[in-house]
This record gives sequence, structure tokens and C-alpha cells, in this order.
Amino acid sequence: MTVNGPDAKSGRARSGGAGWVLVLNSGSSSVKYQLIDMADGSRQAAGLVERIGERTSRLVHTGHGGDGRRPQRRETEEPFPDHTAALKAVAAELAADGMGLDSPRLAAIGHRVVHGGTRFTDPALIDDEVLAEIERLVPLAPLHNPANLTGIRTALALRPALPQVAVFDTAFHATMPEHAWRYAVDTATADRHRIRRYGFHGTSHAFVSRRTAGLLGRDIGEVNVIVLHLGNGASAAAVAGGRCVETSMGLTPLEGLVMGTRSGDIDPAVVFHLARVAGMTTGEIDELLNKRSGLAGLCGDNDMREIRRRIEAGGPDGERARLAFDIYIHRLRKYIGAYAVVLGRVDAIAFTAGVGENDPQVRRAAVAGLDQTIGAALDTERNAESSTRARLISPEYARVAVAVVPTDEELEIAAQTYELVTR
Ligand SMILES: Nc1ncnc2c1ncn2[C@@H]1O[C@H](COP(=O)(O)OP(=O)(O)O)[C@@H](O)[C@H]1O
Ligand SMILES: CC(=O)OP(=O)(O)O
Ligand SMILES: [Mg+2]
Repeated sequence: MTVNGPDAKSGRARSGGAGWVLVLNSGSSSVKYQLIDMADGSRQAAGLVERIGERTSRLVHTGHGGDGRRPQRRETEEPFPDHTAALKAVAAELAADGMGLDSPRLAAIGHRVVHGGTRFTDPALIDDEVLAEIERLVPLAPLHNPANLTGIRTALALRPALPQVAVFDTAFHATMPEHAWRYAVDTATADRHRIRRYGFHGTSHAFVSRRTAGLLGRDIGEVNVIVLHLGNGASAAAVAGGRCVETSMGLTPLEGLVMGTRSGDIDPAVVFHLARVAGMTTGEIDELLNKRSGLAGLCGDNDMREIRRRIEAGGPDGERARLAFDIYIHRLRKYIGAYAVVLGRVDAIAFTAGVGENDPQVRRAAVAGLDQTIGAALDTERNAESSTRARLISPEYARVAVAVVPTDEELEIAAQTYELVTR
């Protein structure tokens, strides 16, 4: 396959050998990255920097120099004070493998940007104006957009002429109808302050709903899917014929499901009560609901593996973990029920992300008894199989299929980036 690289200034295609896309996913304390060859989707390098800003940051890099040598894994423990330092170290790792940011094969850098507001319903080629708009959206995603911006600025400083593309978590949800995205709050106030439901994890919901249609051997335009993205952050989406019609996250990634450290849905009056009765500041309440709630707030652990281990060990500690698990599952089932009604007809329920892909007990509890209501059922053996393949885990007779689909946000971001710069 011949690939056309982008012209650095205009972002338009020109002939040449450039066919790699570097994807950067900058989180609040981490950077994940992948270097993908768009000719065949193969990973040339991948890695993760964790605990940025703490005393013991760690960089794990895997790459093989792009010449098909056996992949090599390198691990560095070094304190990275901020994202800029972390990204410079990532650039150095890539350069050591002969795949640095100056490589002529690099066609573009794709960035995950969490909040795109109402403006960005498609990927955007980054320029000063796009940067300013992402900056303007910081108050709507204070945990995510600043890290995304640092990632973009550092990459621009290292390779100013290379096209860089922002791919937004919110974009896929732009098709929600107004009755789904509008909160029942005074319209003038809501509009003035851009208060509405935006939805997140859209890159994952788009990728997984398409893959699920593929598993069913049907066109995405004719299937209705409920996607359950259960990672540290978690959200559900109702996708009708490839278009999102409803999702569980709202103005920010705090609404909806019970997550690792976020509460998901609560009565908004809890906030006033904490301010009036407990004397907490808005900053303290924000921190409570985003970082000290969810599974962590309920039982002290946000990792589902640890929660399962505690439940199996039993005792009072296991009881606390069991209650956290039950609350998590109860919320998830409420959303499955609601989205089945919103969609009218469901063809499949798809589980994805860290918990959804790896935890058969969560899947079993989420779907238990649904053959009696919406017609979804699990095949016990298929559900228990440990595999990294996308696969159906329901019996043939089930009216509603159940799927496990490993999400690949990086590949989706790379594809959208490459599409834009070679268009
Ligand atoms: N084998 C497993 N069994 C159950 N849960 C798992 C397993 N592996 C990972 N997880 C869960 O997945 C979470 C991370 O999911 P991930 O999608 O990588 O999250 P994020 O991208 O939000 O960091 C972990 O916190 C843990 O709860
Ligand atoms: C938007 C969001 O919640 O992202 P993450 O799951 O990566 O925290
Ligand atoms: Mg994730």
C-alpha cells in the first residue's frame, strides 16, 4: 500500500513515505502513547508514563525500531515533575529506537482531547485558534483538558511543522437529540454557561459499536447497541444505527455510572448540603465526588481485581467490598434497562475497557436475569474464557447478543488523524 504523507504547512496530502501516526493520550497524572504504522495498523512503539508529578514516576516503553526486530521493553524510574518533562522523555525513548519526532516517516501526531464542547464535532487540525478554544473549555473539564493542552504544546515545541490533530471524547455524542442532552434547568442560565450534557469516551463508544456490528455480521447502520465502557472512568452509551442517542456522562465525566473514584449520579442537593452543613468549599466537594467516591469511597479500593479478591476472602472487609460491588452493578443495570427502552430494540450489549473486558463476574451480574426482560443472556463458558479477542459471549438463542470488545482508542484516534491530514 502506498501512503501519502501530509504537507507540513497546509495539512494536505503530498506524495512521500510518511505513514506513521503518534498518538498521545495525556491524562491528569499519566501519558499513554502509541506509534502506529497506518499501512497496516501495526504498533511500532507504545508506552506509558505514570505518576507524573510524584516522587516515583515510571516510564515503560516498548519498541522495535521499525525494522521488525523483536520488541524490546525498557523501564525507567525517574521523577518527572510535569507533563513537559514526561513528554521529552517519551521523545527521547522514540529517538533511541530510531523513531524520533524528527523521523520523516511520521505523518502526524493525534491527541486525545477530552472536552470539545459544542464546537468540535469532528477531529480538528490544531492551530492557534483551535488551541484557544480547547483552553476556553478548561472550566468544563478541569481534570482533563489542561493535561491534553500540555501534551499538544510540548509536541508542537518539539516538532512545530508537523500536522497535529485533536480528537475529542465528546464528538461522537454530538448526535444526541436535544431531549437527551438538555438538562431541565432554566434555559437562559443553562445556555449562558454552556451547561448541557456532552458525554465522553466517544472514541471508544464509536469504535466498539462498529466492531460489535462486525461481530454480528451486520451493517452498523442497522444495529442498535448498548456500549458499556467500564474502566477507571465508566460510561454507557445507546447507539442506534451508528449514531449516539444517549450517554451517561454529562457536563463533565462525573455523571452516570459508579466509577473507580467518581460517584456518578447523585442528588445535586448533596452538594448544597455539604456546603451548608459540613462547611465544605466547592473545591473540597469537587475533590470528594471526583477522587474519593465511587468504588474507592465505598470500600477503599478502586481496582475491581482487588475488590473481587476481598469478596472471595470474605469477612467484614469482604462484606464492604461486596456492598461496593453490588452498588456498582445496581447502577449499571438501571442504565441497561433505561437504554433498552430508549433504543426500543436492542441487538447487542457490548462490554469494554479494563473492567468490561476482563471481569466475567461483572458481566454475569450485569446481565443476570435479563433473558426474562430484554432477552439478553450469557453463555457461561464463553463468558469465562480469558481472551483478548473481540467475541460474542451469548448463546445462539439469545434475542440480544452480548459481546466483549477490547476498545482501541489509540487506533481510532490514529485513523481519524490520518484521515484528516491525508484528505
Ligand atoms: N483482570 C481484571 N479484572 C477486573 N478488573 C480489571 C482487570 N484488569 C483491569 N481491571 C480494571 O480496569 C481498570 C482500568 O481500566 P482502563 O480501561 O485501563 O481505565 P482508564 O483508561 O480509565 O485508566 C482498573 O482500575 C481495574 O479496576
Ligand atoms: C472522560 C474520562 O472519564 O476519561 P477517563 O476514563 O480516561 O478518565
Ligand atoms: Mg480509558
